[in-house]
Amino acid sequence: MSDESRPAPAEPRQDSRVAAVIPAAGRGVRLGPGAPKALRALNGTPMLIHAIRALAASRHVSLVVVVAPPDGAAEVKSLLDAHALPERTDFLVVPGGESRQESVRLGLDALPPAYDVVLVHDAARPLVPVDTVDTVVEAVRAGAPAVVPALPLADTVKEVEPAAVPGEPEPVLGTPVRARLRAVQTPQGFDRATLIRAHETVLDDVTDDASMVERLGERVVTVPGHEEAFKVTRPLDLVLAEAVLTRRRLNDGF
Ligand SMILES: Nc1ccn([C@@H]2O[C@H](COP(=O)(O)OP(=O)(O)OP(=O)(O)O)[C@@H](O)[C@H]2O)c(=O)n1
Ligand SMILES: C[C@](O)(CO)[C@H](O)COP(=O)(O)O
Repeated sequence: MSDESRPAPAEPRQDSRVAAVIPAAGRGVRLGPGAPKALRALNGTPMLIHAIRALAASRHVSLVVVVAPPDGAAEVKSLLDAHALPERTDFLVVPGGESRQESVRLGLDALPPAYDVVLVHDAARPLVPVDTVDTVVEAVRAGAPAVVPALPLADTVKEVEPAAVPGEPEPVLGTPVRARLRAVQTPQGFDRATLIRAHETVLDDVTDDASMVERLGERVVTVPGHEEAFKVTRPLDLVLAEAVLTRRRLNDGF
């Protein structure tokens, strides 16, 4: 490869300051009736507080921006005041929007200029281990513009023609090679300027932030995810999350 055609070396961001944006404005429709999902309790503590503690546990993260349900910013501020959180971390709370994408953008709008690496983490993934958070930060600091934690799939995946009526049989169009597929989690980590450009450029609906950066043609890489970083989506996930918390408490010996 000639010098001209060689890709530009990644810019390391070793001195960067890291902020986390936590979108927590979703209703949790798939979880069933009740309070907004992020405010529901797991073993007595709101899911959002678990998620905030998980991110603030990283020594890299010095600011957490919580994106609250649109009419719930005051309630979320009170929750933060009522729970023990690390003193070295700053917190901001802003109201969210109609979609996850809009909520993340509102969180980005609130970021002070000093932060040049941004993590976006679902409140609905309250149990992500700190090692996963640190791995993502380190990969962004090493120069990747976008980093996603990912796991291989256990199930085979089919592409289908979605049925007009739920429950009707769906024609199978193909079977992607499973070994090439990954289930992606959060926190997803970004060079701040790249993520902001992605949110300004990609206006149609997408399901994660990294895919917006892919649309820009920027490099997105995976790092190993963790099975405890699963997303609480349906009622059975609540059972699993509480079981994981109980196991952690027993392992910690209290
Ligand atoms: N308008 C929205 C929708 C979602 N989210 C957040 O995005 C994350 C991932 O979304 P998901 O798990 O789909 O949560 P909900 O949208 O609440 O779930 P559902 O689709 O079942 O209503 C959650 O932390 C959720 O609070 C958000 O901040 N703003
Ligand atoms: C961002 C995400 O958690 C990555 O897996 C996921 O895409 C969120 O999807 P949802 O539709 O908001 O549940």
